Amino acid sequence: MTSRQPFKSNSTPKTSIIFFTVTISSSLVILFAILYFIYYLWYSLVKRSRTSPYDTTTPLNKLQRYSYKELKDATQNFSDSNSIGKGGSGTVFRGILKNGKLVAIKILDSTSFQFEQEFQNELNILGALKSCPLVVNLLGYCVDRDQRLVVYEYMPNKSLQESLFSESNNNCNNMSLNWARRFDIILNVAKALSFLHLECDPPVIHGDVKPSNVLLDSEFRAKLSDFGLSRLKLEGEFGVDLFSQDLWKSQELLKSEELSGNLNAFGEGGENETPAIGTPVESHDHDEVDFALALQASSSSKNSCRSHHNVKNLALNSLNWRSDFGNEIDIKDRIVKGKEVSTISTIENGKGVDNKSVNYNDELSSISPSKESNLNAAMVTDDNDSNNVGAKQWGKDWWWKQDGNGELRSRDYVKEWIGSQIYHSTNSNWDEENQCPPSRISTRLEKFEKANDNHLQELGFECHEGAIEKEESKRHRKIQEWWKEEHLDELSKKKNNKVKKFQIRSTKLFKVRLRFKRKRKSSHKSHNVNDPDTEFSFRKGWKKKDSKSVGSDMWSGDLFSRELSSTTSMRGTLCYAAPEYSGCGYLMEKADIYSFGVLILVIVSGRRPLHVLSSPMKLEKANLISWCRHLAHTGNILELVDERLNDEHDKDEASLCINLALACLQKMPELRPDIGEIVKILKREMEIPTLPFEFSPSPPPKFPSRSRRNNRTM
Ligand SMILES: Nc1ncnc2c1ncn2[C@@H]1O[C@H](COP(=O)(O)OP(=O)(O)OP(=O)(O)O)[C@@H](O)[C@H]1O
Repeated sequence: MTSRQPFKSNSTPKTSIIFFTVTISSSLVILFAILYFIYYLWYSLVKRSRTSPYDTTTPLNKLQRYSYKELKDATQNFSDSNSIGKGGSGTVFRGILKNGKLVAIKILDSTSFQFEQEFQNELNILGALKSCPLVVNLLGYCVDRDQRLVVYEYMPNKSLQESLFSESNNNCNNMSLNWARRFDIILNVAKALSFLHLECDPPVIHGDVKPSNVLLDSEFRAKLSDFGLSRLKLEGEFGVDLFSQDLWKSQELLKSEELSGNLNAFGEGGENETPAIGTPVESHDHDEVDFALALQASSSSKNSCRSHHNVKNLALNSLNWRSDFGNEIDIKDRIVKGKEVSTISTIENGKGVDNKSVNYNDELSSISPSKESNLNAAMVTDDNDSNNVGAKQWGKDWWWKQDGNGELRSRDYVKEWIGSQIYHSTNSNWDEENQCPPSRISTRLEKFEKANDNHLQELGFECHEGAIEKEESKRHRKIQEWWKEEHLDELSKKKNNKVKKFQIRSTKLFKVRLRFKRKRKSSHKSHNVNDPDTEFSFRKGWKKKDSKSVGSDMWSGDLFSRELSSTTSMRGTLCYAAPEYSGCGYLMEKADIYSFGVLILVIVSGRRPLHVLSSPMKLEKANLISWCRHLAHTGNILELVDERLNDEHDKDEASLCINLALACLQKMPELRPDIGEIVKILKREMEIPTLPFEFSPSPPPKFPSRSRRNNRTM
């Protein structure tokens, strides 16, 4: 007993000391953990908000930040007389800066829910490129509360869209774009894309190649503009968009990995401290990845032997325009993956498509429904969401959100729109119809639904049968629901005055159509600049278009083709977007190549990709791509050349361009030539690849002809 007593008395204080120590230290650990967690949350939030390109941490040190007042003064308070164009993302004004420099100032439309992203994208990507004579020069930007402005070099001849489709240029005698200029534009756009795909590291994919994004200088030399939908292709990132990652995470990662010491606060003269600009890095000849197999989207840049230049941290490093355009970029020949596949036996919807059938089969019809099945409904975002787009929407489904309802496909958009437009053009009571209130839109769509497929068949849009047909009609219903939600329900959630505004706008649209029809009848040339026009964009709903812009020119052709040609939708523009890139597809270099193919046809023909005129005789020519394929099949591609050129074109060059366009427009991305090859083909340094059987003017007979067989038997 006595021997146990001291033991007990000694062990109790020890235990309690241990107990105390453990309790205190564990509570300290917990406390620190909580503090750390709070700090981490705070830090990451602050970090996030700091990562906008216009913030001081951003290394866009070559760009100037302008004050709103400065730009306001430069444009005489953004006066109508200085307005030079309006696109889907904003209005562009001509301005003269204090130093006398003529500039183009774009005010991004802050009502668009992705305007912040487009702004940041433009700055991060275009701002990172250094003085390429074929890419429009970004001079600076302005951030003023919710206003975002971008300042570019001024291009006196505006856009190719203007030159091709403006009324003044529709006159044969006043054709600013003769053949030589057109060919140069094609070559220059090819070189610009070559710079982006092959000279930049990581490669830049433009994502929205179309005439309104090709600007023309005083001598009609082309420069590529509008990088709002562009993206960088990070190393090892085949098929995964930059935007599928968190852009800012990528930025931070790169920052911490290799550039931490080099980032300088914006405006602190960090230019000298940034890593060597345009430092060539090793080529990646041996790093080949079979993108063709992986994604059916070949990676021209991966496989090419190119001289890389670092574009570190997305925007940090700049790219030197290394190549003298006289001597051109040194791009070694390379084997295009999948080239050995000589015919397009594309599998569409699980069914092989007959190679021989050269029908009016538009690329838009080849969109795989499975690709879109995962889309989330997110089109209808309320204002609060849209205000918070900043960091949130850099997430992986940001692009998808643009696409709207998961059930929507580009083809659906087009079908609905074509149906409605054709209905208008064939309806004798058209004018009366136009005056119906917006609430009747969906009813009218239902009426058009039946007519759609017939019209689409004529236009070259495939109409699937059986189950697909049913699915289609379901989609149509969903489209209508979306339409209602997008334009009525969403708005009804908002304040009453917004609803009123919407109604006014809708009424205006119908008035516009009415005016438009009258305008066409009377061939009225002048228009009131101050009279705002309204048109419908699938992406943005109702949008106001400046009548002075030909990108949005109400009077330069028929409303329908203008809408489709100028509607930026999904990750690109309808009719210019590659089929594999249908809303949630992967944006690879070959998507740009496809758009470039459409662009070539538009330049050569002087037509929009979808151009429906009132005359039914011309319906077969409505779909430019299908018409071109048809002409290729019948061996008469030169019929496509713009009549306004009065036969004053180089026939060899024209047929080279058209054949090249057909090669670029192949459905399978890996069959399309890469941009290096395209430049060589245009410069006649390389033969154009053999076109698939279906484009061949005189397809070889599959079986010996009867006469031959007879000869043999004789
Ligand atoms: N740097 C510039 N110099 C002269 N005109 C310009 C310049 N940038 C744009 N424009 C004019 O403004 C118009 C609208 O350009 P913007 O890039 O906003 O729209 P878009 O490309 O037609 O449409 P979206 O943004 O939907 O692709 C162009 O068609 C062009 O006429």
